[in-house]
Amino acid sequence: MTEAALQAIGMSAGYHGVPAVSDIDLEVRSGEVVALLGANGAGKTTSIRAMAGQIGLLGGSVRMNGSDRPGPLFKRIRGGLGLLTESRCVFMGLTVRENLRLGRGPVDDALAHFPELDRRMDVRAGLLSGGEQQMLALARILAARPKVLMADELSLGLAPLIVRRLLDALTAAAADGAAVLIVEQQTRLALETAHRGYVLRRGKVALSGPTAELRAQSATVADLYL
Ligand SMILES: Nc1ncnc2c1ncn2[C@@H]1O[C@H](COP(=O)(O)OP(=O)(O)OP(=O)(O)O)[C@@H](O)[C@H]1O
Repeated sequence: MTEAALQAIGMSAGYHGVPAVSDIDLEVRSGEVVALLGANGAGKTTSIRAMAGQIGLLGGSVRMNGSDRPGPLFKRIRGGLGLLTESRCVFMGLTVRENLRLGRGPVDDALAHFPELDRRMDVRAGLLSGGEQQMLALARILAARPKVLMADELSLGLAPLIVRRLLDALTAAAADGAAVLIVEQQTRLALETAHRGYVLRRGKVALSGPTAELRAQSATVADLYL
């Protein structure tokens, strides 16, 4: 079995010294899409932020791309992390073209992922629809060919067709070798898209496994949201 590209080992993290998540063991291998599930406040965003190096750990460790000490966020990005946070990661005052030029990958590669952006190149990102903004953010990240990609709530407020398009792009990135971790409020969609899943409850992993198994235990998964 291949080594995990992203691994949390006994990870605890939180705010002002108080853990919001604790003892998290989680891994994502290259080629996999893994879903992080759980109710509001269960600790999904905190886990992503800790694994990305946005907040420090209170315990345990995170390994990324073979490194035990992956360093702060900017270093992880340099080392092959793509991070799509809850807030749309685009420069609203810049055009689509300018946004793409600021990315770490070629503009043409970004457009190959989302050709629909081509006719919007001279439009300021702030004037795009929410779906187009999210495509822009993801196109820029995918063009850099990240080895590890984390996406937090990428579907928030978007139309189902756009969400499908974005998730398909993540699936394609995994098929291309990326290790993909998604936080997704729409459990059904997440379980359809991902290969494996982890369900958090009150800051701990309450259940994990292949999504086929989690789908078969949908009542248990639903209980963990209570
Ligand atoms: N900046 C912060 N300062 C203090 N506490 C925080 C902060 N951000 C989150 N928390 C707390 O940490 C816990 C986990 O929150 P987190 O945002 O990680 O959950 P989540 O599963 O991502 O929820 P949601 O689906 O609502 O985004 C919650 O109790 C939350 O109130």
